[in-house]
Amino acid sequence: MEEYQLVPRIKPEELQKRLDDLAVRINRDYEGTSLIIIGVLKGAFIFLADMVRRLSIPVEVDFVRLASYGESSETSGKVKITKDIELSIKDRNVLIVEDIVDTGLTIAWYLDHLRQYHPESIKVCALIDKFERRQVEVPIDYAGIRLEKGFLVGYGLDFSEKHRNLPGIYEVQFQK
Ligand SMILES: O=P(O)(O)OC[C@H]1O[C@H](OP(=O)(O)OP(=O)(O)O)[C@H](O)[C@@H]1O
Ligand code: HPA
Ligand SMILES: [Mg+2]
Repeated sequence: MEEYQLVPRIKPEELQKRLDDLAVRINRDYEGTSLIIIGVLKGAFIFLADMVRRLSIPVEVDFVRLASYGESSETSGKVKITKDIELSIKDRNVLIVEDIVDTGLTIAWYLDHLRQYHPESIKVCALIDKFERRQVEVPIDYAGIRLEKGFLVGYGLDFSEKHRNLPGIYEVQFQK
């Protein structure tokens, strides 16, 4: 087993402030309409739960499970749906909620996949926009925090399924 340490990067209070700001923008942009929120499991479960409680517009919540990292800190490059959404998104405004956009491969693939169902609009909300490893250009309409690099865990994010339950964000530092 690889040895590593966790270095604090973003405190829980800071995360909550960023969520407040995102929610103000989302409530304003979708005023007078309704929204289907699709949370991307597993990583987005905490962010989504904290976000939807700040929204005053009518929302319906659904989940998709997309996986490409498995036990690694490098993407496999292949995205798989292992649990699909159950609501119809035809002619609806859709907001995809992600914990992190890193290479961009997951969200690019899923945006492309959803277009075949003819939603009225699709936007992306990501807690963390981490750009150093970006491989494809993707629109992130609502980004909580922009970071250059580092493999991050906590607040839903995992390394090999661990540390999702930490209330803040930490960086995994591998021992050399
Ligand atoms: O921009 P990318 O490089 O594609 O990486 C981002 C994706 O990777 C993580 O999912 P993961 O496959 O680890 O599944 P998980 O949410 O269950 O941890 C994360 O939750 C995003 O969905
Ligand atoms: N942490 C956890 N999961 C991830 C990351 C990360 O930095 N990037 C892509 N998936
Ligand atoms: Mg993961």
